[in-house]
Amino acid sequence: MGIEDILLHDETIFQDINAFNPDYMPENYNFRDSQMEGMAMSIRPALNKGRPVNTVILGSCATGKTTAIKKLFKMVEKNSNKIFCCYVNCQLHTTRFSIFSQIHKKIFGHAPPETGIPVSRVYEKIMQHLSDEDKALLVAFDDVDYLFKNNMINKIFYDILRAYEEFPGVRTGLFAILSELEFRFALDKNVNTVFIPQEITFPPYTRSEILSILTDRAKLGFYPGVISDEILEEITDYSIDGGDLRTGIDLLRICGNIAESNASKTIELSHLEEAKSKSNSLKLVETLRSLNKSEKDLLKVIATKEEPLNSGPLSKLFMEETGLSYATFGRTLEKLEFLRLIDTKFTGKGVRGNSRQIILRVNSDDVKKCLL
Ligand SMILES: Nc1ncnc2c1ncn2[C@@H]1O[C@H](COP(=O)(O)OP(=O)(O)OP(=O)(O)O)[C@@H](O)[C@H]1O
Repeated sequence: MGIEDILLHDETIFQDINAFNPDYMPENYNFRDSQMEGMAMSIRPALNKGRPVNTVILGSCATGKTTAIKKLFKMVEKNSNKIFCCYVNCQLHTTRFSIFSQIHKKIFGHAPPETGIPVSRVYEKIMQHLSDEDKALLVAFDDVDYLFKNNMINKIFYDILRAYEEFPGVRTGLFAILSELEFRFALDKNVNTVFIPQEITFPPYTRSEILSILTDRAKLGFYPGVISDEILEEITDYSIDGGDLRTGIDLLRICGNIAESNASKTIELSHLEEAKSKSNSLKLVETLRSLNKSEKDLLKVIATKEEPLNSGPLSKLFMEETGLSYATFGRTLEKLEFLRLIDTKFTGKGVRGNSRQIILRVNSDDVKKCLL
């Protein structure tokens, strides 16, 4: 296709391309009734002069936690004016000021001025308003582990949950959303006794649930006949083996774009193969971007060697290059393995047979392109 064709060609296989956006709110939201009921039970007391029940929402990536909260908050807002429900993405808002700004915006319809106002004034204004209007406040902290740094979380939870001490009668509660089990224990360590939550778990979706969700999404996003059952099954398997539901939804979009750029009215297996490698390199770039300096340094050393190294020589190279300790090397290696960037294989050699061979799991050229 020439540039004019691309711009003027109005035939498309997408019925609604937004259906594949990360923030798309699916009308049809199945398999989470019991979790939604549990969350509704936590909110209920606040609709009736009580406090919301503090709750931890736990489930691995793309199990529908954010969608559930957002849907529920919308329902509450539609049906009651007795409670403010504020959703905070902790990847974006990590300071007290920015978090209370979000709450201010929810309550008053606009954020407070960025400068000149101390956070204590914003806080007082919020709590006074709740007290005057006799309304409850529920704040959902998504990816709350981002507040673990500097013990920010304890301060913020305390501010919110102990507001009634300074503003008698104020009713507040928290939802803390976590996507890794190990964070559940860190949460207990980071937050003292002001926060004793009940817990709601979002288990991973089964294969048939993923297939059903992807089929629904494809029906919304593509015109009828664009994607076959066979390709949907393939995408489902790929989502389970190499990622999660989000990977599957991304693949639908990428496949669609590839089919369209090939002027094809249907998605073919060859488009799916191309989409898989595109999606892999996109994911790899994202993972590499999230690494810290020592993790990047170690991966660079691994990627620039022609043959896989054993852990002994590798640790020497790493320590020479970075000046860091052996303990840091061990921890960094573990993190790279956890991220599935490398495999480590015991060789049976070395001191007590502990030597391991370190094997890169991803394409070394991609790593070099991104890190060198
Ligand atoms: N039951 C469902 N029905 C339809 N779509 C769903 C369902 N569950 C999740 N999704 C879709 O999967 C994607 C990921 O969902 P969501 O962001 O809610 O997961 P999450 O558990 O909050 O993920 P993370 O922990 O990674 O933030 C979204 O595009 C969402 O629309």
